[in-house]
Amino acid sequence: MSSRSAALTRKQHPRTTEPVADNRAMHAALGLAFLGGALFYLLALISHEPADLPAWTHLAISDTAPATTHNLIGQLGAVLAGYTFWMFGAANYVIPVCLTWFGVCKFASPAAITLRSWIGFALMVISASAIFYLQAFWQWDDKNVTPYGAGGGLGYVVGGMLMLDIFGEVGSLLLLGTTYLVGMIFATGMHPIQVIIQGKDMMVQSAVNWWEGRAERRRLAEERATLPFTVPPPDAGKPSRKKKSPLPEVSDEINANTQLELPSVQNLPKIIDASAPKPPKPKPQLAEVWKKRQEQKEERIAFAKPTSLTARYKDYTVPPMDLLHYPDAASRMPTDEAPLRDMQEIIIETLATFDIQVTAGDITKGPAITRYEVYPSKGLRVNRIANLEPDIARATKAERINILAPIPGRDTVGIELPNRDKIVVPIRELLEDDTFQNGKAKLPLALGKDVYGKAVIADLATMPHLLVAGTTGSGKSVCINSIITSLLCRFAPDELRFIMIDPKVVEMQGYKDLPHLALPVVTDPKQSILALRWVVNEMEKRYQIFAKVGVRNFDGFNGRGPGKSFGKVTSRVGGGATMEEALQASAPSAPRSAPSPKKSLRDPHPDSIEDKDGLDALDEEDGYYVPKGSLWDGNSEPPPHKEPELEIPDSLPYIVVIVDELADLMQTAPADIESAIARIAQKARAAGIHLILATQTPRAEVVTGIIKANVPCRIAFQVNSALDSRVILDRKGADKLVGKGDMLYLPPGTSQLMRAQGTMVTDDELQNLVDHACNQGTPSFEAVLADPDEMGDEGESEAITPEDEAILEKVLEVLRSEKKASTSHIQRRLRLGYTRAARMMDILEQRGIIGPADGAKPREILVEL
Ligand SMILES: Nc1ncnc2c1ncn2[C@@H]1O[C@H](COP(=O)(O)OP(=O)(O)OP(=O)(O)O)[C@@H](O)[C@H]1O
Repeated sequence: MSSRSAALTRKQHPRTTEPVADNRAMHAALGLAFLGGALFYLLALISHEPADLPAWTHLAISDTAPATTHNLIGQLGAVLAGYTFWMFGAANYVIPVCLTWFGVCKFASPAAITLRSWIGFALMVISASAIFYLQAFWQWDDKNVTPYGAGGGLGYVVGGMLMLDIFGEVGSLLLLGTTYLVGMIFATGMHPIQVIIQGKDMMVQSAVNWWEGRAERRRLAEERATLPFTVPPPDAGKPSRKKKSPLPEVSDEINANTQLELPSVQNLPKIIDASAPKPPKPKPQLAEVWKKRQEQKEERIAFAKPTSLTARYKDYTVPPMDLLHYPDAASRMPTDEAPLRDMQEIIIETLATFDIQVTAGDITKGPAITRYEVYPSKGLRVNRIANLEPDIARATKAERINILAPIPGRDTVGIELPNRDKIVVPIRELLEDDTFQNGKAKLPLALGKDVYGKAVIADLATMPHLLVAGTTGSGKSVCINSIITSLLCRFAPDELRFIMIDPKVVEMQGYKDLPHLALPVVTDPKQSILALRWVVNEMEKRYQIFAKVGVRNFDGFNGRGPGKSFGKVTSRVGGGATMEEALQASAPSAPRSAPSPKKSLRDPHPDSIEDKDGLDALDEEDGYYVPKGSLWDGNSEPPPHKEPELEIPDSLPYIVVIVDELADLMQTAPADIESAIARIAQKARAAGIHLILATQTPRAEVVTGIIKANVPCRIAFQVNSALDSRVILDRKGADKLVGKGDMLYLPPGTSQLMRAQGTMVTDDELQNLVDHACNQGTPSFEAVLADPDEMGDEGESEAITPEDEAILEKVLEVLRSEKKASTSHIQRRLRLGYTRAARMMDILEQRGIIGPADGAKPREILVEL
């Protein structure tokens, strides 16, 4: 440690460092004192001869002082051994064994020796004396050592006078044997079998280490012998190696490496500094990746219609990496290891004061938190450590701590404490990461760095929808910006389009000129319903296109090769204009030229394909499709039917819908928003449409059961309570986060949470990226956003009250647990009247969660609950 950093450490930890160092020294001193005392005692016992006892002791066998003392510890040893043998008999040997145990415990780890340990020690000595007195196998006849037999005076009193008459010989031995084992557990804190197994393991391990070390030494000697120069053995005498050998450094290196490979060295706890940023890449590689992708696109561009987006953006380039900043590496102080070790010591000591013995494991310093690992002693229940969270927080003076008991996939318990100085994770570092550039992810998102410094790069295509939640100021907007940045650095406007819904108005205004936008940034909650309906419509239309072309999904469609299945295909379903048609036809944010009246003159047929959400839909009657709003009365000859044309585009772009503040939408028309989100979430993945929902209000009425069931991937930032954390993640944990980008990520297809520090992208960087994109094109909006006033009260037509929502949650719970959706069943289980139960079923049907009624059969459950 440099003197500067040492000084800094002392300054930063004025209270903790010195007492901890003192304590460590105290423990080591006490441990040594115990070990020394044990040896002292043992030597006195094994060299004891009654003749050594001085004449003034009442045990002396002669009135004259002995000429020489044979005891290795002199007269003191003779007196000590004489009186203790007189008192404890052969059980006297238990004492140095116990002292050795205490010494090793204190010396190797700062474990506490509690009153219970001392009581255990006493029980062992007392019961051993009595056992020695009572057993018939070995008699100690040397009356000069002890006149009371093998158990000494104590054994005679406990075994002979107190127990023999009452319990008999067998009963007493049984009782004393049990007492001895209980004492052993008290003294060591371990199961007796564990003491034996651990002792055996230690011996076996030492033997293995010795054997492996020997083999290694032999191998080295052989290697040395085969080297083209002679390296003298270390004991070869005075002449220095350097003088004799032409290449001495080589052999030094071999020795150093060999030492590192020894198993004992490998097992030492390590300090890993994962917070350090990776050095910047010498050249902007993302541009190279982009060039390769452009080459692959060339064929498609050649076949593209001149009016298409592909042709329009054929020369588009992604932003170069130097538009993003790297932090100044020189300003970063090197990590000082001493405070980290001291903190780990404080944790171990705190646990020891609660009689929880652990040993030190690795320390990993991440960008925002440091994880201290400890190995629990065998037989220790790890949730005892987790229960001590407030005590560890007090001892470490940490604002928020998190305990992983155990760390998933490891045999250690992790205690995570926030770092004093947070290291920002610049987004550029992740964008230059190999996983981002060359990984398999189709829609890679640079989310952050985990505690081990590994890049957390997710694939939105596999998620396929994401919920981001956290309290205000926790880092959601920065996260959403990082997601947008990741996609902007990868996709041209013809490959990916955004729909941004920003009821907070200020968050996404910076993107309003982005050529990737499919719709203007939506700020009016009522308009956001229209935007979501447009997405539903687009999704349905894509399915029609897939059916016509004969592919199953988005990847199949875009991967079918250029020049195939182009041209117009007539369709019986009108899904509104394709985006490319709209591109030519519509002015930015132009209202729909002829908004559909709410009802056609004819009542819809009950089995009609009318879209209940009021999408562009057609009524079916006798095989004819009649546009909604047509003046045909249904009695005369139907007007000549003009089948709408379904344009088959060259390729389809991904659509990423970002909702920044779901709560505002849910306040406007919860039923509509919920059902639109559920419909998109259920089917949109195969259509290349993905949802990202953000909220700072993680309450059950915002993040409803239906939304949660359909959005499996979650990112939680800091929240205020464990309850909020449960709403987002179905478990606590987010309440322990430290804010400013500290997050828990639930990746797709797993239940394992990953803690990470989110990537940082500054406003300047965003501005640079947007400017770069805007210089290459202007947005072309779809004509879908009508005047909100024209929507009337459609959204509230169902008039679902919060009370209904609460009942719906319960109904969903029943469906989830019993997998049976029938009105009578719900009536029985929730004690509802028929009308109400039937209404709940209707609402669920409307939201696409259950299928239509089919006689007396239970309804089909359409979503994975
Ligand atoms: N990944 C990060 N790394 C470093 N600092 C961050 C990070 N994320 C957020 N911060 C800090 O936290 C502040 C608040 O972040 P942000 O604006 O994203 O919060 P928010 O959750 O969106 O809040 P609100 O809901 O009020 O908009 C930022 O200004 C920034 O200083």
